[in-house]
Amino acid sequence: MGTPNNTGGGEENGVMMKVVTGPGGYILQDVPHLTDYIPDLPTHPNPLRSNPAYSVVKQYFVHMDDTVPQKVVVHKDSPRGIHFRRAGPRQKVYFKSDDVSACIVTCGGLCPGLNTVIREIVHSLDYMYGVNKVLGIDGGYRGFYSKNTIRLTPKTVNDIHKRGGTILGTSRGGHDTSKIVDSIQDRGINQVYIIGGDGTQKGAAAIYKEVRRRGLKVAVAGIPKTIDNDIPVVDRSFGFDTAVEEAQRAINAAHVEAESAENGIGVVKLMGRYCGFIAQYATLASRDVDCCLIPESPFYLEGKGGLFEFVEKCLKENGHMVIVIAEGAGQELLAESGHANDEQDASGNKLLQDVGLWISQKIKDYFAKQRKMAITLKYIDPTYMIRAIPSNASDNVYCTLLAQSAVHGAMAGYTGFTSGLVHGRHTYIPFNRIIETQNKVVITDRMWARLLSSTNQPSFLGPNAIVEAKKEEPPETQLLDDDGANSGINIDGLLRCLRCS
Ligand SMILES: Nc1ncnc2c1ncn2[C@@H]1O[C@H](COP(=O)(O)OP(=O)(O)O)[C@@H](O)[C@H]1O
Ligand SMILES: O=P(O)(O)OC[C@H]1O[C@](O)(COP(=O)(O)O)[C@@H](O)[C@@H]1O
Ligand SMILES: [Mg+2]
Repeated sequence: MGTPNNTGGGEENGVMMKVVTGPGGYILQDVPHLTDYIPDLPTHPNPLRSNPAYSVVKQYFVHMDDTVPQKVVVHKDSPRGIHFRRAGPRQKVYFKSDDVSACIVTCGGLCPGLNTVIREIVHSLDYMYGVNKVLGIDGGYRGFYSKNTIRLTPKTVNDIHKRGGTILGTSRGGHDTSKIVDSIQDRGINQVYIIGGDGTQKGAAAIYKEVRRRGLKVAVAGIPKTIDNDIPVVDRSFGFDTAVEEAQRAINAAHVEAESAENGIGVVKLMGRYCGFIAQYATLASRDVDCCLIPESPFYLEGKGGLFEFVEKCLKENGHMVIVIAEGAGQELLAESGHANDEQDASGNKLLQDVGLWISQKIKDYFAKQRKMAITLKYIDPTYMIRAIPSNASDNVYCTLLAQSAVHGAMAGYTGFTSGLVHGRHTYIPFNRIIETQNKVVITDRMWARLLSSTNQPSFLGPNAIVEAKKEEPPETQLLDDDGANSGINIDGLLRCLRCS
């Protein structure tokens, strides 16, 4: 790599951006370091250097120039683009083991794997870095200033990964930045590990900013949690895989019920407040689903190309069907039919109407009143069952590595970062990239087209949207921007391409 130029960076989302550029359009969106605002901090050799398990590993320490590209599909003339700092242990650390006082907090909704992350942070700090002062914050952000802490040792957390939930407790709302940082200061904490979703990471960014404003030597590290998978940049958030797997049980039940009845319909509602990833992946995994409805893809009920027409077609052809619907889907239809809800939870998240119940009733009414046709519809809502469970094997590995990365990063003096997987590589991502947007299913992306091909459901784009979409030919290749927002909307075109290839 040529010598990069440190271009400093500006403020984004109220958090400092640290950008380094290099030849060929190379951009490193770097994470802050304690030395950015506390110069001349002493360094110490990484204790792993004398750890028999690691000292034999070739190139165990991450080279300071190692970075990971955000985009891996490129053209020969593409600029090298955005990169993130590679996660892992560094030769030098900025904390002496005895001086570290760490804390861990879990916030937001439950998610499989929370206990695995907690366990691994405690184990990594102790076994790799000889740190034994680790506090658990009780009950989410508000626990910083309203509750007692819990002493965490490798022994007390040894088998917690076998349990669902979080041994620390969690909550929504109650983020008071200044009180939280007061508590961090009063308790002499210098490493803060914050496990949570998009809301939590916004809270973590605010804590980092205040810590920095006060000039404290405190590393703030985030670990991305949410079964909804709505955190941007990272390949996936932990717990998602387990939730998709557990959702299969509900879909199987819906399929068995539907198949065993004449004109049987199984409706399964899955979590996904703002995005339909769980519904999408559960559908792709199951192959028993005939129709998947998500918040990102508007649909309509009546008339040509609508949901009722498709349900009738499925019943005629197969005698049964299964519908998977994400909880955030069709909210505009509910609002139109007078079921609007403007309420929010303590964190400011939308509280939703039960779209599963609503759509089940609509389907029943349609067949009874308009088609005079007998159907048997079973509605299954597994709700919390897909998240209140321990993580599966793949999420356990993922949680373990995310936690280890976070510990290596904090010990190396990095701060204001979320540890995350980017194209299968562990990285440190600056908070501002994590909190700038929410991850959504891109319905003009290949993945959604693959789902439509697999279920054979209509795209539910209304006549006007189809006219608009048809104006644009599909791009010659399906290379999309990261958010897919600039791609030509042409679901039919995408489907044609996929079916031909
Ligand atoms: N914009 C924000 N600034 C500071 N804290 C926030 C913000 N949004 C959410 N939080 C806090 O983060 C925590 C978790 O947020 P929530 O949205 O409930 O879950 P998740 O982090 O899983 O998305 C809550 O305690 C909430 O107060
Ligand atoms: O009833 P609760 O605990 O507020 O949780 C419900 C919501 O939590 C989620 O699982 C996501 O929560 P997070 O954003 O905290 O990960 C949504 O899918 C669901 O709507
Ligand atoms: Mg969230």
